[in-house]
Formats: sequence, C-alpha cells, structure tokens
Amino acid sequence: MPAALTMAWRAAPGPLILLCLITLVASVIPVCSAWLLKTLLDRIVSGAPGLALLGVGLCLLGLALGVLPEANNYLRAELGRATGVAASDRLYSALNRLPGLARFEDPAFRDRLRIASQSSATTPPAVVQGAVALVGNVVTIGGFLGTLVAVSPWMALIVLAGAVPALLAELSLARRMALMLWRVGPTERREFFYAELMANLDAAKEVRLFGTGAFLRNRMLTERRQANAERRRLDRRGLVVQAALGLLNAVINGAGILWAVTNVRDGTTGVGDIAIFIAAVAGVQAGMTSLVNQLASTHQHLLLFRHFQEVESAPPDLVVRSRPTRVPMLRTGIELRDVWFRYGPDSPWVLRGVNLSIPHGHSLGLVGRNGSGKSTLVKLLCRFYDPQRGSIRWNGVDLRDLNPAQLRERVTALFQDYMAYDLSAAENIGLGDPARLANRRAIRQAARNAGVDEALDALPRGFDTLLSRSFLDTEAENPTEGVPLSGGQWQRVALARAVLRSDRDLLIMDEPSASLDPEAEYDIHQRLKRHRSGRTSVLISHRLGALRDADRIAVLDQGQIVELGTHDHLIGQGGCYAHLFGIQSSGYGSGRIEVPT
Ligand SMILES: Nc1ncnc2c1ncn2[C@@H]1O[C@H](COP(=O)(O)OP(=O)(O)OP(=O)(O)O)[C@@H](O)[C@H]1O
Repeated sequence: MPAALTMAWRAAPGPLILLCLITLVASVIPVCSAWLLKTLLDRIVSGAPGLALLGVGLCLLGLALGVLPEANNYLRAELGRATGVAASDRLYSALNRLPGLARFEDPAFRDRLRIASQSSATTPPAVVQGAVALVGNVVTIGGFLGTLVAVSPWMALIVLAGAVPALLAELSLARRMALMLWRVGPTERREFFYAELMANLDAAKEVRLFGTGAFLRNRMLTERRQANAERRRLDRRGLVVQAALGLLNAVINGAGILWAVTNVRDGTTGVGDIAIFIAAVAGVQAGMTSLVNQLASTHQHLLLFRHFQEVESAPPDLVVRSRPTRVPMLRTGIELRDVWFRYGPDSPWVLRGVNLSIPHGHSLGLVGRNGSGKSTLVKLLCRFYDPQRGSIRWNGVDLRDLNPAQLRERVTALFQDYMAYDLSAAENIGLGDPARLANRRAIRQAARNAGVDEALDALPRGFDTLLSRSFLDTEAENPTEGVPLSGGQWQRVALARAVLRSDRDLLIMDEPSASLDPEAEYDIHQRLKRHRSGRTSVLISHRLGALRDADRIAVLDQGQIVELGTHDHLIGQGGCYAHLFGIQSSGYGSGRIEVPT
C-alpha cells in the first residue's frame, strides 16, 4: 500500500489532496443530514420556529451529495491518468533494463507483465480511493454509531457484530478473485493469440487458403469458455455470500424497525428519534457494507499491484558485475572456449563445446543444417544469454565481465528474424542508431549501401512514407494509408538499419539475403563484401556461394564445430561443407563440384 500511495502522491499530489478532502466531506454529510432531519421533525411536531433554515440546510446537503460524487469521479480519473503515465514509465523502464532475453521467454513473467500493464494504471488510484474511502466510511459509521448508541446501545452492538462475517467473507472473495485472475492468465493469453491470428493481416493469407478460420475460432472460444467457467465459479460463490450477507442485514434492519415502531406506539420515543434511529441503522449498515467492499477491493488491487512490483523489481536475467570492465575496442579478436549452451535446464544442449576464434579484422562464415545452433551462437555473441559452461572472450576478457549495453554499442547485427516497424522508412533505418535518427544524410547513405534508396525515394512521401497499413499516414497533407514493402525490400531496409551503425567493431549478418532475388542477392553480397573487408564479421547463410570469400568458414553440426577452414580447404576435405556446396552448385547446373557420396 505505501508503494501505491507514494506513486499516486508523486504523480498527482493536487488531485490526491482534493480527492481526500471531498471523500471526507462526503462522509460526514449523511450524519449531518440525519441530525437535521431529526431536528426538523421534532420542531414540526412541537411547533418550534426555524423550519425554513433547517429545510435550506437539508437542501444544501442534498446538493453537495449530488455534486461531490461527480467531482470524485473526475479527480479519480485524473489521478488514474497521471499514475497511469508514471506506472507505464516505471514498468517499461524496468523492462528495458533487463539485459537479456530469458525473462521474455518465461510464460509466468509474461503473465505477470500482462496483469501489471493492465492494472498498473488503475491500481494506485483505486488504492488511494480505497484508503481515503475507508477513512470516510469510518467517519460515517462513527457518526451514525454514536447516534445509535444514544438511542439503543444493544442495537449498535448487533449492527456492528453483523459486519464481522461480511468483512471476512469479502476479504476471502477478494483473495480468490486475485488468484483466479492469475490462474486464467495463460488461458486468456491463448485466447488473445487465436483472436489476433484471425485479425492479423500477415496470417490472413494462410487462414483463408488453408481454411483455418473455423479451427482458430473454435480454439479461441474454447479458451474463452474455460476462462468464463473459472470466473463463473467465483461469481456464484460471490452470489451466495452476498445474498447471505444481504439477508443478515435485512433481518437486523427489520428487527430494529419493529423495535422502534413498538417504542413509538408505547410513546417512549419521539418522531425525530425514530427518524434518526432508522437513518442510523441504515447508515451504519450502508457504511459497513461500503467499508467491507472497499477493504475487499483495495485488498484485491493490492494483490494485483504486487505483479507490478514483481516485474519492476525482477532481478536482471544476466549477471551484470557491479563494476564491469569497460568494453575496449576489439583489437585481438573474439574467442569461444568450450562453449556449452541450452535455453533452459530441461532443454537439450544447443551448443556443445564450441571452440572458435574470430581474429580482429577477419570474416567468419557460419554454415550448418537447420537447427544446428548458428543463430543461437549469434545471440551469445551479443550476450543476450550467457553460456552455461565455457566462455566467450572479447580481447581475452570474458563477456560476463563486460557491461552488456556497452558491448552491444560495439556490435551491429542483422538478425534472421529482423523487425519491420510500423514507422516511416527513415525511422525504420534510423532506429539502427537512435543518435542518428534525425541524420538524413547518414540514413540515406545506409539505404544506398543496402541498395534500397531508390525504392524508398519512389514511395509517395519518399523516406517519410509510413511503411505500414496499420496506421494512417496522418502527417501527410492528404492523409493516405502507409505503404507496405515487399519481403526483399524489407530485408534491405533491415540491412540498412544494421549498416547505419556499421562503424562498430563486430558485424553480424544472419541470413542477410534470404528474401532477395538472385540479382539482388548478388548485389547485396558484393556490397557486403566491400563493407566487411577489414572488419571483424560473422556471416551466416544457407547460400554457400556468398560465404566463399570469408577468411574462414565454420560448419556447425548439432551444436559442434565439425569443420573449419577456407572454402578451398573445406572443398578439398570433401566433408559436410563440400557435400552441401556440391548439392547447391549442382542445382545450378555448374557440374564443376562433384557431390561426395
Ligand atoms: N528461444 C529459444 N528457446 C528454446 N529453444 C530454442 C530457442 N531458440 C532456438 N531454440 C532451439 O535451438 C536450436 C537451434 O536453433 P538456432 O535458431 O540456433 O538454429 P539455426 O542453426 O540458426 O537454424 P536455422 O538454419 O534454421 O536458422 C533449435 O533446436 C531450436 O529449437
């Protein structure tokens, strides 16, 4: 609770103070109204003067009761908006601080993150409102209880005792609700996944061609029904509990009224007393119900807020030394020493004792069948994960001793699964080096180096064209939809993004030409060859012709380096590389390389 209150206080102190004041004022109004009414009735009966003033007082209180909830709603929304910004800032800053990828692959963390991002904007204001309302309720109940004690101490005790089971039952319901939300997390995530697939432009082709729409819809509905069943179970429990509590309140209320009516008939109580008695019983009961509901809902919000706190305080997924070594320029090179890696303790080993060196200024080609571990090796070079055994060394220093952010400053990469951002062409390239996002010359040069500048110039708004159909290009004079690129053009844009930061020490290209036509592929590889020369680089490609100029080629097979050498050396060896190269070149009909059997 202190964390949520502090967040709200820092985000919007003004609305917070006003909200507290309004809630407190609103909480004393019912008690004042009841006393004014009693006085009014007593004076009517006794014929005493001052009725008009009392009537005006009652009207003003009624007016305040009508207006204050609206002000309360506005302030609460304002507080929600301000804390929403603060909470998102803190949540996503914490997320960006995570140095590796492991947390993003943890389903429990992803569920926590989903709940945290959904509830972080609503929880702090709800907790503030709950805390303030609790105080307000206590004031209202205190006022009415004092009144009730004056009229009938026994009745006051009975009404109070009736609230205890309500309190316990509501708290238990709140805890169950928070647990249920956590439990249905994976179910709702799957439902969302199926729903997204049916609405996704990229998936639409396969959904239509393969006719998978009904299958996906059924899966989505099954998940929804499962989540509904969980919610229904809890709602039914809530229904029974609330009905029982309502019954208990009604019985106590009814008994009180009977008792009061009997007293009036016997002439032991006045009309004003009976009015204030009825108002006090109803006031204490309403206040108790509200108190219990506020407690329960605050409790539930706090349980949800815990997810926010756990995401925010999640320890780094890589061990980052408190005083990491500064990452120096790459001088001697990179070395992998007996590197073993797997994605989880129960997963199979992906890299198994890899020994490899990439001397400074040299290029390494990486070849291997699907799933042999090439992209995984690239991820380790960027220190998205640490190997479980062995080490990767930068100028002889273990990557574990280096600051990951600084290390990545010295690396540029085109990943196999590169991103296509729903942003303008210039931004898509500029994101390769945020410091140069506004540097049009550098962006244009990178596009030229990737051979995509002419294609981008030909777009309706050139480099400012939005590369997406998901958003309207609202900044244009005549807003038009964005323009999506072809697969090969996207790959060139991603290449330009990597090239924009090519003054880095290590250049990694994972399948840079997978989507390109033969001419474009040849063109890109010629450009890359020029670009790579003299740089330390790792190039992965299934098009083996593109690798033949690499200083050395390593062949990975089931996580192990099985061959290493120049193209000519490996062809001469007649091993796996020569086999793969032979298959490819025979496919082109060159017939120059014999396929080893
Ligand atoms: N994030 C991950 N979590 C768990 N396993 C993974 C993950 N990424 C890859 N793997 C597994 O690691 C193995 C190696 O994958 P990797 O992507 O490194 O292979 P690759 O050699 O690059 O394959 P390809 O040539 O098909 O791109 C595969 O068996 C894959 O299932």
